[in-house]
Amino acid sequence: MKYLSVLIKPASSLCNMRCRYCFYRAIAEERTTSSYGIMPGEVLEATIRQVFEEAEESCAFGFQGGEPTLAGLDFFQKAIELQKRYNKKNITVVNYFQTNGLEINDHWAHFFAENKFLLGISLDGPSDLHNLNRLSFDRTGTYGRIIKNIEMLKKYGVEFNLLTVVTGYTSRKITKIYHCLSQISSYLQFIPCLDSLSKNPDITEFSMNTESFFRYYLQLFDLWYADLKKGKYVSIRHIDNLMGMLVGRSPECCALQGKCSLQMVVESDGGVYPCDFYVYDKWRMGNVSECSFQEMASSKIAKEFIADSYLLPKECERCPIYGLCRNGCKRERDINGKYMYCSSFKQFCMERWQELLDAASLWCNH
Ligand SMILES: C[S@@+](CC[C@H](N)C(=O)[O-])C[C@H]1O[C@@H](n2cnc3c(N)ncnc32)[C@H](O)[C@@H]1O
Ligand code: SF4
Ligand code: SF4
Repeated sequence: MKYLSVLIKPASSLCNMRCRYCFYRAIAEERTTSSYGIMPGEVLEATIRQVFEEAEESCAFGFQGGEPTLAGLDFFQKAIELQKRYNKKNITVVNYFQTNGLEINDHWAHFFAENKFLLGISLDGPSDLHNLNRLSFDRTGTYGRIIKNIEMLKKYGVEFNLLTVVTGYTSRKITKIYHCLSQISSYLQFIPCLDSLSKNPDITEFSMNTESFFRYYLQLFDLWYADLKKGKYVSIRHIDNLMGMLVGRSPECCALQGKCSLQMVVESDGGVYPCDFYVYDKWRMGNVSECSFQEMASSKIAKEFIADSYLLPKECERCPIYGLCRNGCKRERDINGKYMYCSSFKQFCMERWQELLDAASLWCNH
């Protein structure tokens, strides 16, 4: 294949934080093995070797978790060494790294800058809102340490964006969140908080309802558009995708493709799964030490996973804004297979249709 992207879990579900809404902790608790521990060197090597055997033009390595920094800096130095060793065709390589930012120090920042890693840092807004849910192991807030570490990344010139989970409660504070985050970075990503698929009572009460989603979406768009009109462009991943679709471009975000793609999530024992939201025993497609990514992509499990996402409710077939919504991400669909924020998104489009069109033409020329 021309391009291959993998999402590696170097420390499995292990983490140095206890975020109250964490979906990966909820998933891990449902598996026969909740944590596979730190990824052994042989598994890392098998993964990297295979990626370079199969990718013809470019490849991407994502590192995520749990918390990837728990694997230690040596692990990532080794990863870079292996990438250099196995990149015989001299193809383009991108490394991205999603972290809670708690353990970043000079050594990490220097490494990220030197190896041109793109970082995602999780930050849920100003300290009072961030500290509601993003807690350390002793249940205290983590905002202060993370802001200090973001300064460190800036000092070393590391490229980063901010990932922000929006809960029912924080959706009512979106103006405050947007102003805080857009002063720290111009690259933002907002993620509506997902409820756990399991019935773990600790992690089920954080998602937005349809009314709060509508308000959040409308306000965020208004804030973003007001800045754009003033000549200040803030990249918000979902809005960028929306703007692109309005001017006829394909979305890069998998939730907007109308069907699932395979993310090739590699757990630390080498087990491979189709998507970060579905790292369950049921969806294990194979192991990097035994099969190629190509074989796993054509497996019965992979086909079943993708086929599920094609099922389209009747209402979507006739929907005038299907092209902008595509029934959302499979993980955000209700028991009838429909996007759970359908009515909110429709209402948003109705109330802001002209602004959306105007914004798209301005966005194109920014
Ligand atoms: C599972 S974490 C793993 C990487 C790292 N530990 C971190 O927190 O950035 C990846 C992203 O998922 C987000 N996340 C966690 N639980 C979530 C949930 N229930 N719904 C939506 N996003 C969630 C986190 O805030 C983080 O931005
Ligand atoms: S830091 Fe990341 S992996 Fe750890 S609990 Fe929070 S969201 Fe989950
Ligand atoms: S807005 Fe509703 S009906 Fe229209 S495509 Fe999205 S989920 Fe389907």
